[in-house]
Amino acid sequence: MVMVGMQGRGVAVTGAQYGIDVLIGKGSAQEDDNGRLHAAFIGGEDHSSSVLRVGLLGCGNIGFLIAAHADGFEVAALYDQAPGLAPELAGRCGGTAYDSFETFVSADVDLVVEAASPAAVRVYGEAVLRAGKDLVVMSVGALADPAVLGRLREAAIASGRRVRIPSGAVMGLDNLKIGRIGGIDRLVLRTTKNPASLGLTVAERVLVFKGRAEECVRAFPKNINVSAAIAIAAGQEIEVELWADPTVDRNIHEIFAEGPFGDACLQVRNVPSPDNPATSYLAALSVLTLLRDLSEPIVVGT
Ligand SMILES: NC(=O)C1=CN([C@@H]2O[C@H](COP(=O)(O)OP(=O)(O)OC[C@H]3O[C@@H](n4cnc5c(N)ncnc54)[C@H](OP(=O)(O)O)[C@@H]3O)[C@@H](O)[C@H]2O)C=CC1
Ligand SMILES: O=C([O-])CC(=O)C(=O)O
Repeated sequence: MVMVGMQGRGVAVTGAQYGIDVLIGKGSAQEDDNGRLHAAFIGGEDHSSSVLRVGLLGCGNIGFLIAAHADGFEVAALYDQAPGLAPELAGRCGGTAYDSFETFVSADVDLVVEAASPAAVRVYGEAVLRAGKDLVVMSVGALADPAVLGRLREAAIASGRRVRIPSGAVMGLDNLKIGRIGGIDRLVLRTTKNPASLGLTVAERVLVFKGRAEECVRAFPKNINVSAAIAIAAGQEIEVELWADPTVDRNIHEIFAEGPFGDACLQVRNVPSPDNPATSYLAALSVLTLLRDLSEPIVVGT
């Protein structure tokens, strides 16, 4: 990874598992040559008691970027099933690493960001809410299962907390919520990824799945969270097509919507995260935006 502006006071090291070049301390560099945020840590000072305290459940690609760009919030607790990851990241961002979910969920945080896996949402989601913390879900695919969504809804109501789903890899997800008011007659997601991201080898563009979001998520749990996010946003079932195309180097999501509002055709051509090509870099930016917005006096978007 290329870094620019390394004139900061920090020391460049390479993240053990994720190959992230990390500038420890208050580095001035925040963007690489492509204009992307890199994992130069910018937080670590002047945390008043009113600052939102965040727990990170999952310290991989997205977790690293959240911790590295904690501005307007503080990463106070970290947990990951991969040994060593949470302590490594905690050492850089100043939070406390926990070696079990049970101790992590008891930590003094306002909100937990799940950036781990659909399984983590299924197994830990309710416990986070019942421990009195809000829950931000990245692995939205887990919520394609109505039983899981229902359990989280009940836990959120019972504990007076909220589950937040970032727009993630879909630009414009928020306005699809109009589907819950006026209805959307036709809602289609067509996703195209490089076969390597899908764990496939194909010689030419091929349709690998067509059907309902829940089934697509079950077949490709690391790749199509967006389908569940769209279905939940719009409050209705959607048609999903997943294509593998060896000629693309972007994660492409096309959304076609028609309804009483008119019609829309949206295409996002997302740059893959350098440390996890299946995950679009936009998804990490999206959850960072959500976290920063929580303490903003004026919030844009529906
Ligand atoms: N909503 C959206 O639009 C998008 C959502 N995503 C989703 O966000 C999530 C995070 O993505 P990303 O950071 O790129 O993924 P990474 O694989 O880079 O990091 C996830 C980390 O969480 C750990 N983990 C997985 N399951 C558990 C668990 N049950 N308990 C504790 N730790 C766990 C993983 O460990 P290990 O390596 O051992 O599994 C890994 O270290 C993924 O589920 C991804 O599919 C991604 C893109 C878009
Ligand atoms: O990041 C993306 O482009 C989409 C993705 O992986 C997902 O929906 O899980």
